[in-house]
Amino acid sequence: MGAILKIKNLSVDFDNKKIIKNINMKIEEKKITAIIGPSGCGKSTFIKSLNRMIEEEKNSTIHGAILLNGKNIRDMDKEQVREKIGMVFQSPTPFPLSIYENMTYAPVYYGIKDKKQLKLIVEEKLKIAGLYEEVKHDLKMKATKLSGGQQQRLCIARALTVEPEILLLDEPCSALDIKNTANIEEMLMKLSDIYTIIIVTHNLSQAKRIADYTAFMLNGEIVEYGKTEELFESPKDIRTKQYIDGSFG
Ligand SMILES: Nc1ncnc2c1ncn2[C@@H]1O[C@H](COP(=O)(O)OP(=O)(O)OP(=O)(O)O)[C@@H](O)[C@H]1O
Repeated sequence: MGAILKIKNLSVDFDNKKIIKNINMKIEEKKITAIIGPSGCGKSTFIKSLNRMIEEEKNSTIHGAILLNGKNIRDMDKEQVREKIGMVFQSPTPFPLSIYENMTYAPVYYGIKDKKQLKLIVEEKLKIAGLYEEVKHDLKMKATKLSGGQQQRLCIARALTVEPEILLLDEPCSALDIKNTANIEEMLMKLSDIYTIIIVTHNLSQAKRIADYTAFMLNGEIVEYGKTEELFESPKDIRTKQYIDGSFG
């Protein structure tokens, strides 16, 4: 295995204010990479750059290149990029439709019509997300009636319906309790057999528990990036040490 994503000299400005500053980074395939750092350091902006979502912010300017399997994502259709690099947000964002319709929305959009095939996708992805047994008799129920933890698992399952290669997660557990957080963490560790996962988290213990690699971001820069254990056990930069010791952030 090797790097699935190469980030080269990535900078993002909002209204000429530099928020992301010349990031260079390689993301390993089928591993979990955590992005940690204090509030406002640019974590969300950074991961939203990875599937071109940041371009929706009209005041943004982006420099540098992001290569997905060697191909610059700016040379791909935005839709194609988002098919390959899915995203899950902090608060669950189910569509106000049934569970089944949430799960078939993207496949139908991308042209799958066969009912049997759609049913298979729904079943398979809900199973991967550990939600199938809980909802299999209620697929016609409005997804917004699910609990918060179930909604977040549904959103992850939904993101998988288009067979992405990479899943971006922006603080996916911050609205969840300990049990639901544990469920999601367990699922993410299983998913990393199949998908590359990049997760922004405030929760340092979460990064330690699930991430193979961790990057510490500060003021729009990656201060330190490496194997999770090494970064937490023997940080090389004093700022990383101070952050993980809880001195700031
Ligand atoms: N569209 C925008 N226009 C101007 N400034 C923005 C915009 N989006 C984000 N910012 C600013 O960019 C900085 C980084 O924000 P970002 O949300 O990326 O940080 P973060 O590390 O994810 O923070 P948190 O952990 O609090 O979610 C902040 O100062 C924020 O106010």
